[in-house]
Amino acid sequence: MVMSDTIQKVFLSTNYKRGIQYISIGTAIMLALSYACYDIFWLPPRRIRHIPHWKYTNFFIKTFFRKASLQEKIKQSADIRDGLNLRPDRIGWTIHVSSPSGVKTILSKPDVFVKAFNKADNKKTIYERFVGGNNLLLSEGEDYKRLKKVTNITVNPAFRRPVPIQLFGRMTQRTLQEIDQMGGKQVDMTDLCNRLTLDILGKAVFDFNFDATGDPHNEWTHVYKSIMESMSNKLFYYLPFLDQGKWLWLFPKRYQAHQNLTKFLNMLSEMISNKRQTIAANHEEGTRNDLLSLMIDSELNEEVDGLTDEEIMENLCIFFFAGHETTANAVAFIIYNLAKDQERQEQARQEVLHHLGDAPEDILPTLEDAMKLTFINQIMKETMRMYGPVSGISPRITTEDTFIDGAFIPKDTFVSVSIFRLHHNEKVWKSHNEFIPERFSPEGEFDQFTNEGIQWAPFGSGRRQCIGMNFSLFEQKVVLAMLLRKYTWTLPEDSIHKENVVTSGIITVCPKELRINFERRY
Ligand code: HEM
Repeated sequence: MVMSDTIQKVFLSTNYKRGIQYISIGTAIMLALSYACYDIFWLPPRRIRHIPHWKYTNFFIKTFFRKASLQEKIKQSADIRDGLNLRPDRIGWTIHVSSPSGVKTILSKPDVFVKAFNKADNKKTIYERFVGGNNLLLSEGEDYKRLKKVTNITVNPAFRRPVPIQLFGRMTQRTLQEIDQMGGKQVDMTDLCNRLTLDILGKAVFDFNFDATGDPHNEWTHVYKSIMESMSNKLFYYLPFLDQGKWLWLFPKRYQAHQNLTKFLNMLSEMISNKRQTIAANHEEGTRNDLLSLMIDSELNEEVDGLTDEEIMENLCIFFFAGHETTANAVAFIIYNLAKDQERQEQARQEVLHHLGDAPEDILPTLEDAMKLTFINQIMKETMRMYGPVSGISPRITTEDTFIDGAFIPKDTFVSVSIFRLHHNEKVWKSHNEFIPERFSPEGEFDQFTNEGIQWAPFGSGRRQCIGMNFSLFEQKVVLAMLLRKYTWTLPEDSIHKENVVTSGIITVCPKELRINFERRY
């Protein structure tokens, strides 16, 4: 009996010890696994962890749950050291650069910092289906060279000088009529500018009248609007796996947006083949000015390989994506700035009246008129500094080990320029939160900068600079000149933007529902 008790005790204590051992080993494995998960999923890869970085949790909480105003975001940006900041992004951990020297390094070395978007990988989400093709914005290498050659022939006449200034004027006139029809009160200028630039682009890109200004609820405007809205949905932007076939049944609205995109792409495809037929039937060359006709015409040019229908479509899409909301948002932000700064609004008006006269009728500015509007030019530049309609350039990937501002950046790292933070970098811009157009006057603050860095880049810079820059600048000028001649405007008393501008959007940023009160001058 005594003997068996002793054996039992020994046995129990051995089991107990073993149990403790198992628990300890299990706990150690759990801890190691948790740490590995934390290390892999929560922190940036070790090879770039020396760059100041956000924590994944912080990023997601700030992105999805906290509605920071633009001014708060600017404050957050002040925390970022050295102009380099690493954060999780749609394509993975990405270094966002906002120092003039760092920005110059990236934009002046397009062979080291190449476009990172992998077009072949994923053509299932709305974003990739619409803009992920072999297009001018995202392609690289030989593909890009070929596209650039074609667009040098087509875009130059369609989008550079001479820009279709009469078209800008005619379309703006319809917007003025709509403001009048609404009685000028509480006019949603975010929406109106969006519709105006859509109509302009529709005509310039493929000679199509969306009629978004005359009939905002028509089918094509509705379809296009739903695509654009779906592109700025944060959930699907940051978690693209949800935006694909097997998950879509969970999101009926998203499913509908996919259907609308299919409809839009079919319409483009039909338009391309119709245009081909018309061009073949008419034979006359040089009389067509829309981008689509010029792209088809370029096939006759022996110096370039013509584009396939698919390539033409992918590039038409990118012209819409890059050229529509960007200009609309730029104009909306200018209207906001001038509503808040009545003195400069009047100064701008006097400049327009000086060059276009004060007759009580709409005057469509000519190219020569537009070029004389120097103060308005400063207002446009300053507004694009404060509220760049594009928050950053499309991501690049490094093709070799390199350095930005002395920090080591290994090969295969994603890098982008944060245009927004560059333009609010306190080390560069005095009183960066204030609207001071005179910064861009001759010998103003901007003129004093050295060319050791790039301080202002709403359109990017270098080899991949925006191809529609001139088009957009003249479009903005015409719209503003015509608005200034016809109206004075203010923010309504109950405006949500009274203190600070409230914005929305991810890639392109706009003032949210900017309501304006207009007073007619004639
Ligand atoms: C205020 C208006 C606009 C802004 C702020 C803007 C901004 C930009 C920026 C920052 C880039 C460079 C992207 C990068 O480096 O990754 C870019 C490129 C581009 N933009 Fe714009 N853009 C505007 C208007 C337009 C318009 C009106 C069009 C055409 C209709 C257009 C077409 C393009 C294209 C095709 C590219 C790619 C150029 C290339 O890589 O060779 N943009 N734009």
